[in-house]
Amino acid sequence: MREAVMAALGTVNDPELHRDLVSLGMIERAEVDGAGVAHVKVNLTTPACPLKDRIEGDVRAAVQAVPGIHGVVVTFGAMVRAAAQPALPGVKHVILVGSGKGGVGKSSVAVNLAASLARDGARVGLLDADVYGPSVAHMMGQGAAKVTANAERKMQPLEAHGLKFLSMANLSPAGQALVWRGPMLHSAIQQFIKDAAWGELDYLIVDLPPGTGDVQLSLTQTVQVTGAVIVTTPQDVALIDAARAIDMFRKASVPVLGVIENMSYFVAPDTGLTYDLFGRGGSRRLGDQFPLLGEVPIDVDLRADADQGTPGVLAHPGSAASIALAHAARTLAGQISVRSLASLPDQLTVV
Ligand SMILES: Nc1ncnc2c1ncn2[C@@H]1O[C@H](COP(=O)(O)OP(=O)(O)OP(=O)(O)O)[C@@H](O)[C@H]1O
Repeated sequence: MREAVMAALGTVNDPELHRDLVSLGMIERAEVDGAGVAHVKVNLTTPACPLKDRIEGDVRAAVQAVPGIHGVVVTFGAMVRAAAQPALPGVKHVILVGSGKGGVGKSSVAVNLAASLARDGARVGLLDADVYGPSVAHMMGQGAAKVTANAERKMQPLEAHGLKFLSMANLSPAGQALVWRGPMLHSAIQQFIKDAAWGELDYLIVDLPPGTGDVQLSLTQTVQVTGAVIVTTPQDVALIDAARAIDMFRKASVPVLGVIENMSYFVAPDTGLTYDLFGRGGSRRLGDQFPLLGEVPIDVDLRADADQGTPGVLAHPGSAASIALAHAARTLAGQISVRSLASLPDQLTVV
């Protein structure tokens, strides 16, 4: 009977990876109990899988059709697959969040992507590499916290809202500007990445400074990066700079995993009318080779939550902005799974 269930599972494709769950090694367990109930455990390629419900439905339908099966119990686990060359020991994927222009909401997006992935069950780190304007610590509600070293003299990332993070703001006295030049910046970034006790992470999200400068270059030379996400607002001036950032990543051989359009539109809370203040959908003009991961509206709560130190996706999960950000995080995780699979052999051993 187990063989028949496995054969049925072999007909179910992961909708994103376009291969069957058995050859992908995603079936951790398939057993049939005395009452004819099949118990199937599917190990997703990311806890933030955007297609979990669909996979569950397909598994249920396929196994239910096996003669002698009277019920199906589907459970899920997740095992994020590392890139062909993992970024760091213990860190499976480094994802850069960049923008061409300042002030487009890059840090807000980075914080909320990280929090959303962590809420879905992934192990997430967030590195504030925006050394000139570090805002991550404040947005995480830890602006006054200080980073300490562990017994091995490695920087111990801070923890809040289910994720680990490090920010220059937690190293330098509050309110002091950092006047660092290229080589110092390079070594600071190296330390943040390599001399910090990140532990085991599925995703390390890096909030870059805006633009196309030393820090971006330094990072792409320091670690094997899985890809970058570009944050832009829809108006022309932002898009021109976003295109420049995309070109920089292309030259550094960093794949662009998608674009997030922030401040896409505004829905007036009193009338419900939608205003496209900056020209919604403009980021589609960046080209269709980059998936549009989401359109995030202007949302007063998202700003207020950031000021109060809680990611909006956690404080107001039902708002349109939070839903768009959570969807973007899952689509991004899906993109990463697809890329990791492309570097795996055709057949995987079934566990
Ligand atoms: N969708 C949004 N709705 C409302 N406010 C937003 C939204 N996105 C960002 N903000 C607010 O806009 C301001 C700038 O955002 P943020 O600091 O994330 O931008 P940034 O691109 O990282 O800036 P910088 O380039 O200076 O680092 C913040 O006050 C933030 O709370």
